[in-house]
Amino acid sequence: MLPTVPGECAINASSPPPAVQLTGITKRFPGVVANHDIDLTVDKGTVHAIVGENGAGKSTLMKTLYGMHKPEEGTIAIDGEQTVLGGPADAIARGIGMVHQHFMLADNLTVLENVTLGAEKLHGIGAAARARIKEISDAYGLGVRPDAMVEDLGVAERQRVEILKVLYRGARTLILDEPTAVLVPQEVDALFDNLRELKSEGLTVIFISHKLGEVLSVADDITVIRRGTTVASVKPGDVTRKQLAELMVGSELPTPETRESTVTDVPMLQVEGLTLAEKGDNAAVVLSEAYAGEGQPASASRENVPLGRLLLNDISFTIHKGEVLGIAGVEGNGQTELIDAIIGMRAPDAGTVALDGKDISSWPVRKRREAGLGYIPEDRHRHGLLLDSPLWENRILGHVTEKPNSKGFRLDISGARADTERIVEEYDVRTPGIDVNIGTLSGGNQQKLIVGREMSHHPKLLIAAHPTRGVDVGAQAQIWDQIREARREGMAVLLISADLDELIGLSDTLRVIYSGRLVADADPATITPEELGSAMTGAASGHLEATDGAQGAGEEEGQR
Ligand SMILES: Nc1ncnc2c1ncn2[C@@H]1O[C@H](COP(=O)(O)OP(=O)(O)OP(=O)(O)O)[C@@H](O)[C@H]1O
Repeated sequence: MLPTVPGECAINASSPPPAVQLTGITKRFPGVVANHDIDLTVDKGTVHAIVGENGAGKSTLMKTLYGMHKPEEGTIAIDGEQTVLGGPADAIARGIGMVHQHFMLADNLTVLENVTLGAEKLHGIGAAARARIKEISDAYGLGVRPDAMVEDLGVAERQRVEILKVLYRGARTLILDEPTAVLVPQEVDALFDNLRELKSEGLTVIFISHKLGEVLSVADDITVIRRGTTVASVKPGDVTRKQLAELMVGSELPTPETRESTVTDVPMLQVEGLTLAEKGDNAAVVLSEAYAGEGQPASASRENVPLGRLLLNDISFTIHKGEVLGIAGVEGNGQTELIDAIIGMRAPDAGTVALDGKDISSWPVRKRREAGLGYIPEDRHRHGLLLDSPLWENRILGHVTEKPNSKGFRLDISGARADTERIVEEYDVRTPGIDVNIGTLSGGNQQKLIVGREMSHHPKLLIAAHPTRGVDVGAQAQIWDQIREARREGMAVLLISADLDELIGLSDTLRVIYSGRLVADADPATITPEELGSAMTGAASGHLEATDGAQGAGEEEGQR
């Protein structure tokens, strides 16, 4: 039984009680007051956006509502009843569901198995469960297929499974943490249709987002949190995007600089014929078949590769000094493999990589890094950070042998610490200090440290994968400025991003990757996010030129 104190909420008898009412919530962590006296009222049947800078306290507040944190002060009322949540199970029992930013589905299970896992008591795992899944899917237009394997699903469909999973458990209020961060514009529109559908059925959605344009288009109400406290509750019709951004940061934002070309004709990165086949028991067969005939990777196509598939198919491009080359693509179309091959984490089956005129194809990762390769990884938790280590140790990560982290053959701890302080200051990393574990920082602040670290080494080539994912608008503008500044000084950048505004805004040259191939070139000065989004899903677009030899590639099925 959940402890409740009925009647303690001020409720107007004629209108339904709010779906959620948080009053005076305070939550402290060592050295940080993450939430300070926060009030939040979310009306039933509405879409409510929570916005705020990195580290403002948004996730902490949502985790409190989901029972993951116990607030030191304040009260929680759900559907008009005050309650104390002992954990997520209590929240679920009260009709609160949360879809986390990092999906939590088991790849090797079907949708039905994923949805019923841990909820077998509701409708079993057979026909009744399948019927219920279908019923929910149809009711909200989710288009979820119960028998599909999760590993075969694209990002957007996985997200719909996560939403369905939460609804299956009886959620009437859904919390979505940055739901659009990984979606292309068309998928965002589809998600918003789903949210409107939920709303029309009387459900409530609370979502955290840094994408203010989207917030303004879909939310009924917006709550702005700054430095741990609520600073404004606004209606989308009453504010512009700029005003909303300024409410978040508490000051005026700089106007973005106009496009200016710094591209030289000096090649910095030259990638030639990179080809990589999916590895597995049949890899040898795959490769021998793929290269049969002319012996050129370019001759390989999915038609003559019966087993496995080419994750990278004859990729060639050059990035010049002072150039940002953006690669657009739906996640899972070869971007990760391309980065891995350039940085040296995965050996390609064919092709070469040259940096500043030197063939580095056979070099290990460390040598490539020392030669001037900077890397902002797509999965910061797996590749970019040691979450249980302090900030200053994370400053050293990947750059052990370089200044200011080393002196001769020895680690220079005071040099690394001093430089960490500098990065914290320069990149506005919100932290109680450089000795706290980086895992305790908010996601955006972790990202700022990575960007600061990589930029400090003045890379010749920066591989930037989603460099501002999870970063607020103010910090995003700052990171873009830093990248532009370094580019002006000759840095080359390989930019991979799911944020199409970022790709279009930062890139000098844009190419589209699909099914492991570069299939189209786009002009960032004229292309729209919608056109780019279509090209990424394999559809042709008038503003795109097919990359030589890539015609027809768009007809293949996307890999995702
Ligand atoms: N488990 C924790 N231990 C210590 N400090 C924490 C913990 N979780 C959050 N914090 C701190 O609380 C503050 C608020 O973090 P929170 O993750 O809620 O911010 P956020 O608004 O969601 O940021 P972002 O937009 O970057 O995700 C930050 O200063 C963060 O470092």
